[in-house]
Amino acid sequence: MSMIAAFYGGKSILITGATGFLGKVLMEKLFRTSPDLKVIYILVRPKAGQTLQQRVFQILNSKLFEKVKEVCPNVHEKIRAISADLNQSDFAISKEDMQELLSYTNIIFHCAATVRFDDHLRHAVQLNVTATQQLLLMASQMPKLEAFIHISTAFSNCNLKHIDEVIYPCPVEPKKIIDSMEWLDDAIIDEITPKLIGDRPNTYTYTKALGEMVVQQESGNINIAIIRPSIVGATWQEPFPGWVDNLNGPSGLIIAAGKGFLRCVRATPMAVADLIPADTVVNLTLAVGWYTAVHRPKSVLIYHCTSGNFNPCNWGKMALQVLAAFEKIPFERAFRRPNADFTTNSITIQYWNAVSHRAPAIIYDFYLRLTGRKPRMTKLMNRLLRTVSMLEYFINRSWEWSTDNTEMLMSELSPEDQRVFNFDVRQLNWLEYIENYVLGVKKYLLKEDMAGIPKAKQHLKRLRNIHYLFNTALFLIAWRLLIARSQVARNVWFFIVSFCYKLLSYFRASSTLKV
Ligand SMILES: CCCCCCCCCCCCCCCC(=O)SCCNC(=O)CCNC(=O)[C@H](O)C(C)(C)COP(=O)(O)OP(=O)(O)OC[C@H]1O[C@@H](n2cnc3c(N)ncnc32)[C@H](O)[C@@H]1OP(=O)(O)O
Ligand SMILES: NC(=O)C1=CN([C@@H]2O[C@H](COP(=O)(O)OP(=O)(O)OC[C@H]3O[C@@H](n4cnc5c(N)ncnc54)[C@H](OP(=O)(O)O)[C@@H]3O)[C@@H](O)[C@H]2O)C=CC1
Repeated sequence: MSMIAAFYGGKSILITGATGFLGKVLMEKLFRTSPDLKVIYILVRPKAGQTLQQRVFQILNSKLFEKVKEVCPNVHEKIRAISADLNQSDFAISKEDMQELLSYTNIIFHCAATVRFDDHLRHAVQLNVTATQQLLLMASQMPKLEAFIHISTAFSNCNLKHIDEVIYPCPVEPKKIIDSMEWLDDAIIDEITPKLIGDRPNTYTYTKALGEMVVQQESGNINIAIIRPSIVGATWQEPFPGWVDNLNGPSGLIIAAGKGFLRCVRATPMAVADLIPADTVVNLTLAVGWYTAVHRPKSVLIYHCTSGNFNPCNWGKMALQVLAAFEKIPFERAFRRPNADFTTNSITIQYWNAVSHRAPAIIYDFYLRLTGRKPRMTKLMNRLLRTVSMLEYFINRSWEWSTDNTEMLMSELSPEDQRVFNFDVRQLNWLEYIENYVLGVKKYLLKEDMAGIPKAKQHLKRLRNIHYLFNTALFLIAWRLLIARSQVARNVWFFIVSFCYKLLSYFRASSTLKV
């Protein structure tokens, strides 16, 4: 019997960010392994014209929750959606709901965050710092609380090369930042943002670091732990391989490459691609929840959830594996044939951006205009290149994360828990994982039918022929122009032609002799 699964039985669990990528996988695993848990409270805001109930209904009826319905048929009764907006004071939670949360919550998993790299500092602080502070305040009023698990990121200290399982202080105190966001206007915030974030690449990593400081400072008597995942990717094994439902991290770029829009990236092939499957993060999170509540460590323990030091894979190798997967599982209606050239040279990347990205987009838009349709490819390409430029920081560096706490926890688990809540990425086969990732992107993000694979392969063959034809024509035109202008080129050309002619005559003569 799994001790961790048993621990969550009968518990009231509060999850923030349950509608997000990681939150959904967390909720699924909890219901599947501990169907006798009492209730999961989720803080949800109405969004995109959907009510709370509609959002929950959609999640529970998704493919991700198919297995849950088998083991926990009354899952609808065990999930309690509470209307909340983490941008508002007291999260805009009603008095009754707040009372219920304060009275019954046993465990908190704080996953909600803004993960946008370009978010305005005010908004990023509100969600990643102030909301964390408010949640801790709520937690301190919960008599039955056993553990508070905060999800941060392994990149909160990406300005360092070697990162230990400790909280590194930021130069300006989070409280001062929170206060200043209340009275500074947007223009001034824009001006001071680069100074505040310093050598971090964006407001996301900076505010996640501030969030960690808040956790440490406001922990009081609460049993707290922090999980720092690296780049969270599709699921590895559970509830099934390859599940993914948003474009963050590599998923968007896999689509862009598979559809032939993105063919070259400024990336360091030897840099470590520190991807970590979503189900691995969730397994570690649940194990940490159990450990923190049962063993009550004296200080806030930090757990790095990374793959680099256990089972490293670099971006060069990963790109090859992604390309190999596209051969087997091509995406439909590709714009060009998939390709993934990595270069660190600025001039080369500018050349490829012009030749391989912008020029085809302009030509395609010209074609759309000619056929009376609205041009859209140049706009899409500009957005894609902007996105890529924001991710570049993470694909051109390697980090070392120490993992003592994570390894200690692994050794504390029973063999059964190590199996049910497996977070040992040494067992991960990257080739298999990437293939399932590409399959998952095709199925769950692009919603493409597997029956369309032969047609997609045919389309790629056609694109390959067009590519060869186009290149041959281009070569002949260039050569013709060169011959017209250069005596040397002419001489080379005549030499090649006469050589070929002589070779042909020789073979003809020798075959006549044999007869
Ligand atoms: C061969 C392949 C090798 C693979 C090689 C992979 C390397 C990949 C390394 C990642 C490294 C991360 C390491 C940090 C790990 C964390 O700790 S953070 C968690 C992850 N967070 C993120 O990834 C957030 C990144 N995204 C953003 O910040 C914002 O989307 C951006 C990039 C600033 C774009 O903002 P925006 O221009 O306002 O656009 P937004 O409204 O978000 O989306 C615009 C369009 O782009 C699309 N889009 C959004 N994100 C993406 C994306 N990542 N890709 C493509 N399209 C996207 C949207 O669907 C949308 O399309 P339409 O709906 O308009 O058709
Ligand atoms: N994805 C990754 O690569 C990594 C993620 N992490 C961390 O993991 C955690 C989860 O990330 P992930 O699941 O990928 O992110 P998502 O963007 O998928 O999910 C974010 C969640 O936060 C919720 N949220 C955002 N703003 C509010 C608000 N004002 N009020 C209420 N809820 C809100 C969202 O709700 P809604 O659905 O309404 O928008 C959503 O449920 C984050 O803390 C992130 O920093 C760490 C490392 C890498």
